[in-house]
Amino acid sequence: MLKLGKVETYIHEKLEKEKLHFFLLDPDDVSPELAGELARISEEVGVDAIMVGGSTGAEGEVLDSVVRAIKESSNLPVILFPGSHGGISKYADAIFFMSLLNSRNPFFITGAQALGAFQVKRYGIEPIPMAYLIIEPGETVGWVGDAKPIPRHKPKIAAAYALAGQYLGMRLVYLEAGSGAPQPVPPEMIGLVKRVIDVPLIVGGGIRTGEQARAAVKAGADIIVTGTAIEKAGSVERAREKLEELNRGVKSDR
Ligand SMILES: CC(C)=CCC/C(C)=C/CC/C(C)=C/CC/C(C)=C/COP(=O)(O)OP(=O)(O)O
Ligand SMILES: O=P(O)(O)OC[C@@H](O)CO
Ligand SMILES: [Mg+2]
Repeated sequence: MLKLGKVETYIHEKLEKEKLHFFLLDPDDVSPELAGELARISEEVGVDAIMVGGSTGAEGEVLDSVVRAIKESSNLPVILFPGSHGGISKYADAIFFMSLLNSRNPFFITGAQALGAFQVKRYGIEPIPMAYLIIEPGETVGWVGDAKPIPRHKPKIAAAYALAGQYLGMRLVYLEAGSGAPQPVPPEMIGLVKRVIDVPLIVGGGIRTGEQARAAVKAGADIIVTGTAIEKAGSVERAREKLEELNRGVKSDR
């Protein structure tokens, strides 16, 4: 029988009670010291997991030192969010073993996965299979991942890819508008995808306010990912306030 790993079990158990908020840290943009500090604050505020990755250059020593700093300063699970097979660190708990289903380039659909698979096994990192879908505008990750971004006003295309991902065995679906996107994924698209699939739905990209986080949850998102809004807060104190605001948006029942 299929046995889920520790982090995936943690996600499912928490989802029984509430919606989840994951904070994405890009090792390209933060020092290990700041990453550790932000992870500690995240835990205090009630964030559920830390994701680590970036589409440009989050690899090797830079990646390892950020993951280690987070592990040293918080008890939150650290989940890798790799841009390629280079985005793997042995210090992480789990990895979103993702396939960019709407890429034009097979490297992002199965190539990077093949190149990273043995490393994940060797390090004992928990792989969590995930369908990763880029929605317009897609930003850097859309360009780097050679995606054919799904038009914002075509929810049915997103739903078809999401269901295909589930039928291929993926246990999470991630709708990604792109880090720093001017607008998050539209609520209509989130709603249709959620109605069609049975696995948890992750939504990220361009969510900057508690209200936007709330709107995505109300539309049907199970897990909200935020990064830029906190990274760009300007100071650690403001980052804490932003994390609190976003977390309230995800967790409030109204
Ligand atoms: C499972 C393995 C080993 C690899 C998967 C590789 C795949 C499919 C990657 C998808 C394409 C890609 C480039 C994803 C990056 C995801 C990511 C970390 C996005 C957030 O980073 P940004 O903040 O946009 O990065 P920048 O700051 O570099 O713009
Ligand atoms: O940085 P933001 O815009 O919050 O996006 C988070 C995540 O979805 C990016 O991969
Ligand atoms: Mg970034």
